[in-house]
Amino acid sequence: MSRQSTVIAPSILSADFARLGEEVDKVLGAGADWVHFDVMDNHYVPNLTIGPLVCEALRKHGVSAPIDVHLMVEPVDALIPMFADAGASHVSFHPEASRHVHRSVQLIKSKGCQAGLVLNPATPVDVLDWVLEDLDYVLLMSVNPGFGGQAFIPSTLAKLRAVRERIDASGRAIRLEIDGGVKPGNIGEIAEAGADTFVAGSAIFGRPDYRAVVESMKRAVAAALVA
Ligand SMILES: O=C(CO)[C@@H](O)[C@H](O)COP(=O)(O)O
Repeated sequence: MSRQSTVIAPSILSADFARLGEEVDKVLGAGADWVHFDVMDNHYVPNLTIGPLVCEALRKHGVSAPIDVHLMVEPVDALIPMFADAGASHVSFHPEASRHVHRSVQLIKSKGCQAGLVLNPATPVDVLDWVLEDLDYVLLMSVNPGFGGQAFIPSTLAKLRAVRERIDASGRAIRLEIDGGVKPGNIGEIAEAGADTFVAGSAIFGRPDYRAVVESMKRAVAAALVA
């Protein structure tokens, strides 16, 4: 199975929440592919963010791009149908936050969403054993979850290579997403290590020219893949 197409998924955690609809329109208009939607519960992670009402509001505002919901909540199952009904296209969760990981994956799929499993920096890749084949994507955290603007943890590159090998061996079209500290200056080596789907918050939102950043990220990925 060949590598999946490149996806840039800006994390709205770094957007101006007072103008969220405009911010999302602007970043999608600048060439971003998905909207990355970080849900934090002040329990699984120390921060507290947004819920299904905001996802629904973005759909009502007219957002038609994929909305990639990253659940940093514990427990997860009750929120899965709520986000699916609110318009999420993708839903991912952390294995530590679900008592029955396989059941949570099936719940996401039964609601018509793509299912992802998220690995924290210290979560071993073996957690993918027996569930990888059921997943649509794996999301590797390259920072500890909870906050935007942190530095990329370098050991994630080796972990990306390990997960890439497993995905390739599975022969399935599973995306490999990376989240945390992704910038135009490091996205090339991250792509080379195996990621195809790139979440970036502080590198995009708050910058004067979203298009310039998104394009420079896409160019750096393309250059890394031909090198
Ligand atoms: O899930 C998270 C943090 O928990 C991320 O999505 C961050 O929001 C990414 O932000 P940057 O590191 O790109 O600023």
